[in-house]
Amino acid sequence: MIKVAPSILSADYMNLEKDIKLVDQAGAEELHIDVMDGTFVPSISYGPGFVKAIRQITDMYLDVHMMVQNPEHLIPAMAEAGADNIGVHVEATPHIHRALQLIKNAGKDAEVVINPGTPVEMIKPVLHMVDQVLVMTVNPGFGGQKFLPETVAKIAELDAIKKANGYDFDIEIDGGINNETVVDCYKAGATVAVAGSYVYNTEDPLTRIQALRDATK
Ligand SMILES: O=C(CO)[C@H](O)[C@H](O)COP(=O)(O)O
Ligand SMILES: [Fe+2]
Repeated sequence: MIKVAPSILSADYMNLEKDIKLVDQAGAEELHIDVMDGTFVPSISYGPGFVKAIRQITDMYLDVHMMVQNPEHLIPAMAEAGADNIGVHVEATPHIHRALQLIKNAGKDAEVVINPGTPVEMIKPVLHMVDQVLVMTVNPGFGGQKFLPETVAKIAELDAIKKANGYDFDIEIDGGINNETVVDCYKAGATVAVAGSYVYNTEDPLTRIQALRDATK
């Protein structure tokens, strides 16, 4: 069964505490927070102050996805704000190894993220040092996009490397995930599913979280 990480990008910001508690009570394993800087991706969302405010109202595992160019400068503030996992894109910095080191040195779980157009080859040199790998299943920047099926082969490739080397990182998927698209990703080796619009753009987030689990039993 896959672990579920609802993305608050699609939550109701005027009732955010309620929307977070809802998915917590539904047993969601992680809370996914999309940080966008307006440079690496066109959108601007939120920063460390927002993560700090969320930290104060929940004990959920905070999975911070940084869509930020040169994320190194933000890592200390994000760690201080109370993130549990910090994800950095390999495309966003020439210093991915250093960025991951910074995250580990701050005592947090380190995650490397790859875009749909980036080969797994790019992250091979850092796979020994990560707790989680995020395979983007849409191009980052917006919620509610259509799942890209060509990304599934990369999940399988990553899973094969993981098994061959005895690594135990989680493989997370993000973008266009619903009870149908999650199935092939899970079979290919995904262990954590981010879901934004599928979970929050409905009257019944709990049923949607359960549907992701039922689809991957
Ligand atoms: O990183 C993201 C966008 O860049 C979001 O986490 C993702 O898009 C979630 O939204 P949805 O499930 O609606 O596709
Ligand atoms: Fe995300």
